[in-house]
Amino acid sequence: MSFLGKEVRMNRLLSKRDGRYLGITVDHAMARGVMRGLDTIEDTLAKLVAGEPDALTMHKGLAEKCYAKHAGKIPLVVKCSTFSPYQPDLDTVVGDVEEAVRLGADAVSVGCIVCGDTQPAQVAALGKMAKDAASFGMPLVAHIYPRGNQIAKDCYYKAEYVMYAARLGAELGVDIVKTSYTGDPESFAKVVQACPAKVVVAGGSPGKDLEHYFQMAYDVVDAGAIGVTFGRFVFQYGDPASLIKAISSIIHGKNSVKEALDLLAYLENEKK
Ligand SMILES: O=C(CO)COP(=O)(O)O
Ligand SMILES: N[C@@H](CC=O)C(=O)O
Repeated sequence: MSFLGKEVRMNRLLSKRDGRYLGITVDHAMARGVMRGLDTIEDTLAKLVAGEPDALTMHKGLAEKCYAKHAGKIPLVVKCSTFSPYQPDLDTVVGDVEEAVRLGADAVSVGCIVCGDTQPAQVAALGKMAKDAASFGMPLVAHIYPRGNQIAKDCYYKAEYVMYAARLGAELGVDIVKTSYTGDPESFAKVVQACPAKVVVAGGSPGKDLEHYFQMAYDVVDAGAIGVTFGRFVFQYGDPASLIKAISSIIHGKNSVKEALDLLAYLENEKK
């Protein structure tokens, strides 16, 4: 079997040629509700595209209805599963690789909540998606978090559980594992070391100051991850395009947190 297709798509996702990645997701509506920023999706997508992230993740219907005008500008990751506000520990498969191919996707992504009673079904679905993705030469991203009902909430960010979640993805053939940040680069370096797949982190709840997210971006790259996949705090920010450029300066430009904050202030000022 030729693996050229996967290499071509991976090169589009990692197009800056430094092996690093800044993804933005707008896959939250079915999982968490139609929150601010997603209720004005056309406008939000235009602003996100203007920031030139390495990829945008969304479900198939959104891609079909709202992404055509941006087609080919920013790589598309088609999210093929979702959890729901009513059952947040179960990601259900709602799309497949063939549909993603038809949409021109550069990767598919699947969620998988581990450490609970719903793990076996989700692991089986992820294993099947890995097989399908491989047969189409499609990179597979998995959003894997230890948030199941068999562990206490204070375990969700502990290195031991995050390591388990990340490793599970790698064992199943995932190319890019997206998981939770453990909170410090030393423990996260152990997660990365134990995971023979590329690793990125999610932003998590919005509402923290920008320095928190910038420091996270800086620290995870320092810990050996390839970057971040941020959602809510970016698309709910007043000027998402400038914010993406500032985060990109950390991921791709090796800027410090202070330099990135200064860049953001400069870019926002320019628009006044
Ligand atoms: O990738 C994500 C959701 O798919 C990350 O989103 P948040 O930054 O909102 O946690
Ligand atoms: N992928 C998201 C789903 C929606 O919120 C997440 O990981 O939380």
